[in-house]
Amino acid sequence: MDDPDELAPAVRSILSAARDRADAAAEAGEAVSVAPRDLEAAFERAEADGRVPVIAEVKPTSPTTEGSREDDPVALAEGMVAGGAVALSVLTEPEHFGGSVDTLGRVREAVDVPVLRKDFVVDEAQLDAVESDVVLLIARFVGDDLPDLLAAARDRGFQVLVEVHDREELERAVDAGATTIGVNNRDLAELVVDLGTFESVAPHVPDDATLIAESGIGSPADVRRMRTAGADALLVGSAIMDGDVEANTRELVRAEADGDGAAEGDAYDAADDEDDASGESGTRDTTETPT
Ligand SMILES: O=P(O)(O)OC[C@@H](O)[C@@H](O)c1c[nH]c2ccccc12
Repeated sequence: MDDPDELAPAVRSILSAARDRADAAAEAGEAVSVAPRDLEAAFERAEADGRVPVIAEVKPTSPTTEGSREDDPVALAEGMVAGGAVALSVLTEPEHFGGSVDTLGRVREAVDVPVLRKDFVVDEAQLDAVESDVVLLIARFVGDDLPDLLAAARDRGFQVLVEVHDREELERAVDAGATTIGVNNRDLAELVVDLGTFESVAPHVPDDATLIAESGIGSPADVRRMRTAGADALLVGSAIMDGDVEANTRELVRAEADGDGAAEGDAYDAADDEDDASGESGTRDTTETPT
């Protein structure tokens, strides 16, 4: 891992808490075995019916958020799905993000879209804390353990999202065999957001990888900007958690719909797209350039 002194103090504290939880988890034992809901297929279904693939994040609070949202996370999750979210991300980090593995379990039971576990996994034992469809591994924090953790996660059945925020981390992720790659626009050293991060890293991501733009996406214009830069999907937390989660999700999901604004009456109806999973794997298409 990089020199920890370069990280924001909040991030250092998050990592040390994660290591303590890893020690506790190691004592608990038992590897999980998951039958995951297919993330790729979910993206394809969204594309097929004209939705931007938005992964909406249940994030009660964070080191960069003021206050915290106390509503029932399951109700929030259901609102996100009703708004057209292709998948959900649920924070399970308890001390800095207000998350819990129990919340993730309840959310995953309540919805039928893929659910990403958002945490700071630095040790294999942490993978067994709860079942999810996708787990996050942050290249910067796992360092040389990335290939082993990726294999350990896949052995348990998880799909894996590997998060990077520069080219060096991207190279490590690709070398380790990552096929779903997230570029985080938030710099973990300073916690500032710059959508230019995604734009500078995306061109170097292999075409056959699935590419997700993470953090700092706040408007339909931001969505279009990230899609133009090559994002197959977007991960959005704060902008959705702030206010009416269903309406916020719908606005971003419809960012590429004709005429954008989207009339009230023809709002996206989540009940319409239960079927038609196509088996093909998606490729990044940077040729579509919505304005
Ligand atoms: O709230 P935002 O800016 O939309 O960001 C969501 C998500 O990308 C962010 O929460 C995140 C990205 N990588 C992480 C790693 C751990 C915890 C949180 C994150």
